[in-house]
Amino acid sequence: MHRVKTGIPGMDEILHGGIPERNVVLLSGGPGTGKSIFCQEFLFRGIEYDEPGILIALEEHPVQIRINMEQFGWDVRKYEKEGKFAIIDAFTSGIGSAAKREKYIVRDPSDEMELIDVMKEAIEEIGAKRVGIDSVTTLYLNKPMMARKTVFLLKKVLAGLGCTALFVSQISVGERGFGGPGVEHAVDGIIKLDLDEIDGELKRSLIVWKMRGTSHSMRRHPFEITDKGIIVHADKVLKK
Ligand SMILES: Nc1ncnc2c1ncn2[C@@H]1O[C@H](COP(=O)(O)OP(=O)(O)OP(=O)(O)O)[C@@H](O)[C@H]1O
Repeated sequence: MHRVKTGIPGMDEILHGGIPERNVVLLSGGPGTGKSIFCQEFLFRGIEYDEPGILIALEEHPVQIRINMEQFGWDVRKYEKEGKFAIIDAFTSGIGSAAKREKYIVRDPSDEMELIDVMKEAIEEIGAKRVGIDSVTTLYLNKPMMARKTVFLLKKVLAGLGCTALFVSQISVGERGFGGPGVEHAVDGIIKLDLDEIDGELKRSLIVWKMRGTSHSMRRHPFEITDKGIIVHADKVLKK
């Protein structure tokens, strides 16, 4: 079985080599836990492994995403020009002068077929192997009953195109679970990011809750966000 290396220091050790190819993984966590940065790093490291990637931006302006990524030394503009990375703008609805410069635009993200058509076009054009959706929660915010159907549909399309994907799932502080039963059972893997106040300090940790097709660490590992990206301490355990 082929594995897709996240390339995030420490993370592939926890995953016993990487994410099994074509898995759709829910990246779940509360506000500020590092989901967007994790997703962006997964895609950027992919480019370095010659595995082009696509980020579907539903929560933030693509211009802001490029600026945020640059903070960590991930200059994606160059790779966008070379056709190794693409951002699908599902945020602006094409409104504003900056949005007019975006190559891939989804005007109505609640229209699943429009989203899938643009996604397919971008994947085929750049030969994408990795896809990040930030966030998948936005797609069914106003229609929670549709969550499972939406996730299954996306999973079917992405697996069919040979992609391995991270679906960012937003949950509230203290909320149990990872984004709802429909979604949790539909995905192939779940990585949960946490932020806990311990002795007056916020500590980051993550745990791989499920990953079809592989064994993995069952421990809660501390991680840091540095100016070069995420570092997961595979040799340490955080006890809560
Ligand atoms: N350059 C940096 N160095 C260290 N930490 C950073 C840096 N930039 C951002 N952070 C940390 O990352 C956090 C934001 O991470 P991210 O945007 O990935 O969170 P998120 O889980 O996607 O949150 P939300 O769901 O609220 O959008 C910030 O709150 C900050 O603590």
